[in-house]
Amino acid sequence: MSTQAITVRDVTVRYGDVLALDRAELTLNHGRICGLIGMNGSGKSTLFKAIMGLVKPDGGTVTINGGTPAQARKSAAIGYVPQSEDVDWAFPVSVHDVVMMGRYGGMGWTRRPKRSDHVAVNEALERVELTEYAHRQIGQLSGGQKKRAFVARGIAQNANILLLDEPFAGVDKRSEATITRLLREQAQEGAAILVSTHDLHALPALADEAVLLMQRVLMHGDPKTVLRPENLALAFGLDVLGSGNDS
Ligand SMILES: Nc1ncnc2c1ncn2[C@@H]1O[C@H](COP(=O)(O)OP(=O)(O)OP(=O)(O)O)[C@@H](O)[C@H]1O
Repeated sequence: MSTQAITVRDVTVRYGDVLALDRAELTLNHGRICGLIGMNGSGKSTLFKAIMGLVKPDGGTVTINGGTPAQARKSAAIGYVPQSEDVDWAFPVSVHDVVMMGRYGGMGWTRRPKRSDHVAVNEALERVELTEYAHRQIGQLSGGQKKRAFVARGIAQNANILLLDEPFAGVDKRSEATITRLLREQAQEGAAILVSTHDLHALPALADEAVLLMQRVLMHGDPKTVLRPENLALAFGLDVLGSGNDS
């Protein structure tokens, strides 16, 4: 496996007249957690979708584990925890079913889970502390539990790249701590993890590096450097780490 997990080169994405990404550049290696920060509308979700191959760039290239995003999706190398708004929580599936979806890539067309699939799902549920909720409909979980269910899907999938779109939004401290610990463990096992967050205070404990996005990548480096007020001012235009004003 190459150490370079994600390479985004000169990627531009437009939705009609809206320029969502403007010649964005990003590289992320295996074993690293990168925090993605930027204002609402700065292009964070679009960057995830471009990396997943769910939106086609108008320019530039995305390379995942040395191949295309479609190849990475097909080989289940890449796991995606979407923003809560992008999920239909009324869908009649259990927490166990959602995590099992992470195993579908390896099942062939029959999609009949084997014993090893059930073992992997149960292990993943245990790691996110959701064993007792396994048979609940996915919509009947709290915000933090839903996020943990999707993290479990990525773990069950054995994805070596994880993309998480605001996993801490609407999440209590316990779920936040559980998710942070799990992500650190996954990175230690060699996963490359890109995580968008508005929780700037928690970033240094979570991430090895940080990216400041405003359509373009304004800065990419050590979280403490990226979080310096003068750098945040570039992306947010105000003192976002100032007292009581952190979003
Ligand atoms: N499907 C779409 N059609 C048209 N415009 C879109 C679409 N999706 C996103 N946009 C626009 O593209 C820009 C970037 O959106 P994106 O969702 O990537 O931002 P974001 O940084 O993830 O925002 P947030 O922090 O609010 O989730 C915004 O101006 C948004 O309104």
